[in-house]
Amino acid sequence: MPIKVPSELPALDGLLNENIFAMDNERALSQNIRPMNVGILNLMPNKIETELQILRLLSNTPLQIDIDLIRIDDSAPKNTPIAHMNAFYHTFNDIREKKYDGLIVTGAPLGNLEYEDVKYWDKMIDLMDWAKRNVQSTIYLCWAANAALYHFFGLQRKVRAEKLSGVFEHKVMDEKDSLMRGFDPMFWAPHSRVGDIPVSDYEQAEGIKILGLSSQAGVYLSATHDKRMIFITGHPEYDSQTLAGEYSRDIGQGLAPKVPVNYFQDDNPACDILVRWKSHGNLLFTNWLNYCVYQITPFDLNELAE
Ligand SMILES: CC(C)(COP(=O)(O)OP(=O)(O)OC[C@H]1O[C@@H](n2cnc3c(N)ncnc32)[C@H](O)[C@@H]1OP(=O)(O)O)[C@@H](O)C(=O)NCCC(=O)NCCSC(=O)CCC(=O)O
Ligand SMILES: N[C@@H](CCO)C(=O)O
Repeated sequence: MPIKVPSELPALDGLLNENIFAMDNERALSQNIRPMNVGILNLMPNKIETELQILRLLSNTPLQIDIDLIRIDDSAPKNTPIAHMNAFYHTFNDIREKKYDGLIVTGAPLGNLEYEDVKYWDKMIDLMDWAKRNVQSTIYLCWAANAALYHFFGLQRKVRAEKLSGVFEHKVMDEKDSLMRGFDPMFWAPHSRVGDIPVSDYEQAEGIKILGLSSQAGVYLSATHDKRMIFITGHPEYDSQTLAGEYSRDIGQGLAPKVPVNYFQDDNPACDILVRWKSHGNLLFTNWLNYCVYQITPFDLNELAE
């Protein structure tokens, strides 16, 4: 939450100079506060597990957040009971007349497919264009990040020869950016993808700022300058065991996956898991909620800038 200090307090200039959000009494008294409306479009096969992972990260602030779980259409998923979907999810068509303070679009295991071969690609385009007009800030995760960067900026994803799976160290590229508030200069985050956009393509794209970069995994975190779109190519929401589960699944499918990098102690699947990404994963979502959603969104969402 922003700290409220007297306008005359000398520290206020210091905080504002560091782009740390503070407010004086006048602003504080004029603030209207309401629950945030956040949608989660869940494209993951393990939907129920993903719900918990993302809700955990959204619950870590004093803000009241009204959540809508969203499905791209009303087709029956292969890996989640339809009863669960009917009980807890809205279809995109159900909610397209609404506006949201925040939206999270999850990853999907579709990196081996051409976008046009994804059965709901047309609906994804429709949803991304809708979000640009009707959501204050959208986080696109993993496959969705590559899809949005392709749709809005024409960045072509390349399919890696081998799946990038593991936990990688990243450098903060702008320590004064609000999304990076409180981050260590270097931080860890999981990746699990075959799709890859070269760093040079991000650098040449107009309107995208790289915020988290790994020498091994490439760009992890980038955003539009207005923070209306946040692109996270990794999985800060992953539980300790998620990469291990995917590794076992892919072995079971005969895909002969490599051992996730920097994940098991000594890179030995028989050893303990080195969990060192959760603090920054929580911080990233808390910063997003605070600085990209709560501090920016209009009290009346109908006044949202399109
Ligand atoms: C081609 C598929 C989608 C194979 O899918 P299968 O149906 O055989 O497996 P599954 O686990 O049952 O399906 C996983 C989910 O993908 C959905 N799915 C399958 N084919 C789809 C299509 N054409 N369009 C849209 N969704 C599709 C299924 O409905 C299911 O989601 P519902 O349960 O909701 O119905 C991909 O999972 C794959 O190549 N798997 C091999 C292992 C792997 O490489 N996986 C991930 C790579 S990493 C990755 O792709 C991350 C993103 C990225 O790299 O950009
Ligand atoms: N990488 C995940 C899918 C979402 O990124 C998987 O292997 O299932």
